[in-house]
Amino acid sequence: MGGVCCRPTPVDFDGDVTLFHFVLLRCVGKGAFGKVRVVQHKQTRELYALKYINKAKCVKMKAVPNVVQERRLLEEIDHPFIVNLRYAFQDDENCFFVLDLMLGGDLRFHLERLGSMDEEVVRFYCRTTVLCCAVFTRQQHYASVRVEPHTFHAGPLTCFRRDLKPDNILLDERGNAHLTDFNIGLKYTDRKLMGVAGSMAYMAPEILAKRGYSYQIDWWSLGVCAYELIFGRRPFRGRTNSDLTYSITKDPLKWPEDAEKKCSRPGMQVLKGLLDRDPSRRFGCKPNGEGFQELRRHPWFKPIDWDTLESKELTPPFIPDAKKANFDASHELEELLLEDNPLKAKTRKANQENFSPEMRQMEEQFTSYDFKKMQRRSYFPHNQLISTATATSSGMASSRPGTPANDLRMENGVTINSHSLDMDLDGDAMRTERMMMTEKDYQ
Ligand SMILES: Nc1ncnc2c1ncn2[C@@H]1O[C@H](COP(=O)(O)OP(=O)(O)OP(=O)(O)O)[C@@H](O)[C@H]1O
Repeated sequence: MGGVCCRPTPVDFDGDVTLFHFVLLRCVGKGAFGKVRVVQHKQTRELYALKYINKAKCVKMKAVPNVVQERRLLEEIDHPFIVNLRYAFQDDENCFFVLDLMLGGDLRFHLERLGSMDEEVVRFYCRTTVLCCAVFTRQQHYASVRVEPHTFHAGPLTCFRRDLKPDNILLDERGNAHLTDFNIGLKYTDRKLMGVAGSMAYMAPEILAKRGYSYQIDWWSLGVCAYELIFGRRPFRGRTNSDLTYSITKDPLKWPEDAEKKCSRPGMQVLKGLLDRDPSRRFGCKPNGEGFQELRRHPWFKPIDWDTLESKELTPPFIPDAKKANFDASHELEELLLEDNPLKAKTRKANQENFSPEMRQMEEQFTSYDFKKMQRRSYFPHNQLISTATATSSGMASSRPGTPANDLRMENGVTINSHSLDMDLDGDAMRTERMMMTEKDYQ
């Protein structure tokens, strides 16, 4: 009798993907929306990162459209430098994203430990990010994206991110950088957007000026990230939100005293070009792929074979320490000591009536995805897939955990991590504009 209760529940791997398909391992990250932990697929033995979001909390934070949007964008995108979606599903409590596992840690984690990074290392991450931004923005059509069997789109644009920051750039175990966190990412439209979203320190001046903005904001954020990684401090700072807004919109770009020791002249030229307040003049932003070509030709970026970069054949200049866990151990401790409702696979209740409209929306729109069984699809009419990769894996599996997002430590003041929506979830010309201000105090 005693043995019966301990017999593991048989798992139906032919049915829809559920949490029962995975062994839950350690907690490696935490963001505004959810927690991230390492999981292992019980059948394939592959390791992944599981990002899970509590549905009730999500409704309370008015974040249902963000989560649905993130899920849809992630299904659409499949790129060597993105943390790609492999499975999506939900149970009664949580929505789940199963993603490529990044074992090398995020750039915030490394920046906090190193203080700053060599220009050469930052240049490598910038190249990867430039390549991604070019693929996401209108220039994607012109980018030399040929890595098979990844999925790319024939449409003029997939999306832009709005939240490019070191916390959202993750390294794999070899040191290749990948972008993650699309919960305020947007599909591209020709109209200008107004919603204030993202982490304030990385926000382009046109967002804060509230006069409308477009994809050029990501190139500004890249400039802030690169500056911060090279010099160990951000170009624009402020003790309060209004000081920071003033600094971003008005302060002249200043260089640290030792700037020339840390960064070459061409490097400073690129930073200055990315941090141009005029989006039409900003480096990388010229339309029809011209901006991307301009960047590629710039002496700082030039001496590189971009195709080799794309196919990950270049040796990254910084290789994360494989002997150490590249994440903040406090996430695991917090989970063990403070979590009163630890994550557990549970069978869904049959009765799904009496849902609130938001819960119903999540139920209906956060649909299951299984990269082994389904073709990626676009939820946005103007994007057409030109090739599909149903069973691609970027081969990230490994037996070590990845890295959490560490709290951003600003030397002065407060920043915002706010989320707003400019999206069209059902393909109508609907525009939802909601803003959530999740203030975090940084020490
Ligand atoms: N695929 C992954 N592999 C390893 N670690 C990951 C992975 N995805 C996320 N993490 C870790 O978890 C942290 C939080 O993830 P993510 O940024 O996606 O969550 P979020 O709730 O959307 O965060 P945010 O507060 O930025 O909106 C990341 O900064 C990273 O350190």
